[in-house]
Amino acid sequence: MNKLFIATKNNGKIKDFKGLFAKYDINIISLLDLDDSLPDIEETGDTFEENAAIKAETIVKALNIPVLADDSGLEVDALNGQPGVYSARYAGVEKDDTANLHKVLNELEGVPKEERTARFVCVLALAHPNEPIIFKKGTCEGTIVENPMGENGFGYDPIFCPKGYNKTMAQLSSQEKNEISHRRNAMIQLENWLKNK
Ligand SMILES: O=c1[nH]c(=O)c2ncn([C@@H]3O[C@H](COP(=O)(O)OP(=O)(O)OP(=O)(O)O)[C@@H](O)[C@H]3O)c2[nH]1
Ligand SMILES: [Mg+2]
Repeated sequence: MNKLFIATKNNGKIKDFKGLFAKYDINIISLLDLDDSLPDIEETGDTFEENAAIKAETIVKALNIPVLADDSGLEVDALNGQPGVYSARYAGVEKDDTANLHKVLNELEGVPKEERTARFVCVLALAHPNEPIIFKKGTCEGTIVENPMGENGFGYDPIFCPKGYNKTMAQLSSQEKNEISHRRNAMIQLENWLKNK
């Protein structure tokens, strides 16, 4: 079975990727499978592309193997695109999903339904030693609901209602999320690029 290294410490992303790669019989390994010898990667970029590149390049340099990195987040139109690249640490450095989503809900208090539009964005960076990085982007449009609903997924999934659905991303099964998500849409771009290479 082939292996693919994904430069992430986020269990929710790893679960999504395991589902997305299942049809290829590819075994996903991640930063969570390594010991603690690699220092935490500082995401100092202003864009998803910059942060995805930082994560991918750091691990390619450390391990000298091909690496996929994912930088992603939620853009809320009524908040001028925030939390955006700061999605993981919107309510503070300790990466608290519940605090983050409540911060978004508080900031949207009183904002009517039709103005609560938002999208998830995912930028994938595929890096090989001594080769230019490939970037592919996927989005998923939707709206922010008023109260968290659902137990699946991670991050802002309980407050994000995908366009055309009457439930939140966290009320969808993992398979259903993987049919419509920003991560899956970025994966399709990457698959098409790899096929035509
Ligand atoms: O509800 C959600 N469903 C998703 O599918 C999703 N994808 C991203 N996000 C949010 O955006 C941050 C990424 O930030 P991020 O790319 O820096 O990742 P991270 O710091 O969590 O892990 P790592 O990959 O950097 O190790 C995450 O923490 C989440 O808050 C999501 N929220
Ligand atoms: Mg991160």
